Amino acid sequence: MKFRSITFDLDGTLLDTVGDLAEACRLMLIDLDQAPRSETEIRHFVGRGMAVLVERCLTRESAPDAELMARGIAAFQRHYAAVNGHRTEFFPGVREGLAAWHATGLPLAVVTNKPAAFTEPLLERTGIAHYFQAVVSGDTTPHRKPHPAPLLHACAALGSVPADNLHIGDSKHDIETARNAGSAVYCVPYGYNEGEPVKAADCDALVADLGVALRLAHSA
Ligand SMILES: O=C(O)COP(=O)(O)O
Ligand SMILES: [Mg+2]
Repeated sequence: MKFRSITFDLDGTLLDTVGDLAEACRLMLIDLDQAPRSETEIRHFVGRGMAVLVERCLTRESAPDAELMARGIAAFQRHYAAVNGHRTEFFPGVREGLAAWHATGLPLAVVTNKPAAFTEPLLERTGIAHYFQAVVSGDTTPHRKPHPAPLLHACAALGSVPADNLHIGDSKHDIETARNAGSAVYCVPYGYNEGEPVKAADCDALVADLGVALRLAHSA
């Protein structure tokens, strides 16, 4: 295996979090007296962090003003903190896949656009926190994915460098992040990607699940 470290996206790659995100958005929109959004809309809105999710929920003919955005973020944070993990599910193959990756002895990290206040409890609640030597969230570095900073930060924390790192994600944001940082990138097809299928041509490999990713990485 040529890789010395592995970084994983969280939402849409390891965990299906849309049920909880949709519930927090539903309660936020009720608080703000705004029209509801469907779970499908929420699935398409996820990927660029909490503020963009809230902004997309609140955008109708025009973007929300600063005051509505501030109220939206405060309400979302309150509700998501209460429901985070309740309806979250593992995607198929993730539990076995993480165990198999862990067994390789390579250092593993999570690199997510989810704010740290929600990432850390979610990893604990789902029982996978112990797999990761580093967790880089949407507010750990000054810039979120697709900026390379979170991936560079993770590689440094793992004692690796981007050229020796494999990033595994579900979206174009992960592909861009990896390209910007200089890492290889595999994508899973089952995540969110703003409602578009991830294109095999855009990443180094489209892999059905984390186990397939490991088998492919062994021969890379
Ligand atoms: O919070 C988001 O928008 C998505 O998070 P992710 O980077 O783990 O997919
Ligand atoms: Mg994702």
